[in-house]
Amino acid sequence: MAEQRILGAVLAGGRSSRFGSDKALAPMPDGRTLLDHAIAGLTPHVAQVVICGRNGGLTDRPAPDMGPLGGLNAALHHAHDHGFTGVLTTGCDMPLYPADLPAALIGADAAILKGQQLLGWWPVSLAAELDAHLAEANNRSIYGWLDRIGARVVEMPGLVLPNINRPEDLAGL
Ligand SMILES: Nc1nc2c(ncn2[C@@H]2O[C@H](COP(=O)(O)OP(=O)(O)OP(=O)(O)O)[C@@H](O)[C@H]2O)c(=O)[nH]1
Repeated sequence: MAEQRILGAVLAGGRSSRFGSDKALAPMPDGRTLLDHAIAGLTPHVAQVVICGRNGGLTDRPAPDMGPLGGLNAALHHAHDHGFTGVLTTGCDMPLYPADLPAALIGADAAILKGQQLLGWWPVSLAAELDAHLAEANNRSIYGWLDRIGARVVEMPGLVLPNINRPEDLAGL
């Protein structure tokens, strides 16, 4: 496989309706925000990190408020236009990023971590396919996209990752 030039993307839009306020900016026990933690998790593995779906970051494609796939599509097009071979993604509500995950995910085709569909690897060649997918009606679900492209599912037995949806999820960290 050719050497990869990897873009990291934190999917950080959405409504945070269960959290009750913008969860990306919620502080962790160490005082840094969830968004800071997500960025720090990706940084060692990528040449650049972009934030998708919030002010100052990439604007979702083809439009805002289409869910995480709109953010992934923005990242894939940024990667395509700037000479990256693929995108590693995480969510802003994912404060831990397993250090050995990129080696398990990155390959010729798309892959996700079992149970954490936003922890994924997406070759840049998928940009046109995701455009087509999102142009069809009712195609916002990540599961439909994973089915469409036949994404590989990586298992890491014993790994338990926190996913912050509600304020009380922070208390368990
Ligand atoms: N770029 C982008 N990211 C999104 C969008 N919707 C959700 N996300 C991100 O995807 C991850 C999972 O989001 P969810 O928790 O399912 O949705 P949410 O809207 O953030 O929260 P709820 O309103 O509580 O469902 C989080 O990191 C969100 O920031 C979107 O429209 N665009």
